[in-house]
Amino acid sequence: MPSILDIPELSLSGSTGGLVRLPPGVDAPVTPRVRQLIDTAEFRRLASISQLGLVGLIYPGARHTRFEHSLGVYNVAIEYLRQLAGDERFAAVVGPEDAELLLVASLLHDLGHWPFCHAIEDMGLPGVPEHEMFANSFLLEGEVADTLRDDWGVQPRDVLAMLSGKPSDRTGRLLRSILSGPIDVDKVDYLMRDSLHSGVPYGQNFDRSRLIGSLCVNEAGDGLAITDKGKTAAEMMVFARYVMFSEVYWHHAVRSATAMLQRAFFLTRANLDLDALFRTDEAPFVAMMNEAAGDGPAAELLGGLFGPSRRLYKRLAQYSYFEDPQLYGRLARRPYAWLARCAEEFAAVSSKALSRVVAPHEVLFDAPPAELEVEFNVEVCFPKQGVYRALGDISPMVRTLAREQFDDYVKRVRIFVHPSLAGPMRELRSLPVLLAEAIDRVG
Ligand SMILES: Nc1nc2c(ncn2[C@H]2C[C@H](O)[C@@H](COP(=O)(O)OP(=O)(O)OP(=O)(O)O)O2)c(=O)[nH]1
Repeated sequence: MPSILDIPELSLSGSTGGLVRLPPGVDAPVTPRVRQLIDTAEFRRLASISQLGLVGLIYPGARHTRFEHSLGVYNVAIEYLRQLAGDERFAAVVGPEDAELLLVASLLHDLGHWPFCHAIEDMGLPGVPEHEMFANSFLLEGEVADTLRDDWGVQPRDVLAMLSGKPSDRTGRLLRSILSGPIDVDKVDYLMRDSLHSGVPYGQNFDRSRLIGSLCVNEAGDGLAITDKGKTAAEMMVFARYVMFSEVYWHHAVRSATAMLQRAFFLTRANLDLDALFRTDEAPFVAMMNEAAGDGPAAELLGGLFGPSRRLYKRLAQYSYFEDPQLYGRLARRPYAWLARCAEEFAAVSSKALSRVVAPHEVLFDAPPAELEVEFNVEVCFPKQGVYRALGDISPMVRTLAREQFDDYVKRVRIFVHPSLAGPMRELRSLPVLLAEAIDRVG
């Protein structure tokens, strides 16, 4: 019977040729058909899109690209498959063709990403597609589609379905859980890689080989699970993600830069050709936004991010769920347009209080988006007892993070102001009153 271990990308690992070296010193196998895919214009585009976007303004080493990450995810997928090939229940339903589809999907999972994608997607504006859907245009036509059909014998639609669909069959759900779930191949790579390049230890502090060595199939046979020997590694991975959000992705200065970009996008969106913008890479993306901004207010915001001098807005106040649940509740998960109106009203009431002009774009409100990051639903198998338990049921740490909504703790509500306003506005005794007045005005 053909085994998934015989597919070229799995059998080739360990040989000396056809390898690409990835930080931190890992070799990923590059077979001729993998090379065909990664040399296409669609895939090369990812080499000019940074993985963490504006994070590079705060952590200077964080300049790695979606290209590097995609190869990293593909390599993790190989490690997962090699482990799972030894699991009888996995091998019974996942054949070599399914495994090849998974490899291709892991390599291409970020094809629809555009520069600063998370910041723009989080705004939830009408007309902005999800990047998984935007991948359609790159996957269904052009060089990638041809290579998939000709060199892999894979239908582009099947890759798309695996990346963005909700599979109805068991094998589809099992493969999908490897790509998207609490211990998916994407998270295993990005936590380590983002942490490595940012220069912080948090995302690297889980035992990746122990986790991979414990992978198995869940009780229903339609999802990834771990055996009890991987429990600690899985707990630490969940915790690593929490800390990476707190220290990197939602670091206050990263959020200042993100809020600046979001407002600039909001102000210029009517003048932007979104389809062209999202198809391009970072340098032309910024150029297109600059052009759309002209000499309007967005130009100042963009200048502080991408101009010769770095000029980030300053934090005036911040409110987490535990510090001020009431105010947090009023501002978190609200539509972006509503938040922008609040900021404009706050600029107006502050103008009066300070007796000086505070321009609407000089105040930014940043708040957690509607979509939650929670991903804890993984089963742990106890082979000796023959039982499966949810990780949250056997780990107080994971249970707490799930119950308390880690989004509420790592994603704060923040108010940023133009640097020239930070001093005078911090002196304002009536800040909470002004803030309440601004929110009440918007209703
Ligand atoms: N999920 C998420 N990732 C962020 C955020 N800010 C920066 N990132 C970085 C961390 C990773 O390098 C990368 C994860 O995004 P992807 O689009 O690759 O995956 P996805 O949205 O499925 O992330 P997830 O698995 O849900 O964490 O983006 C954010 O606000 N949310």
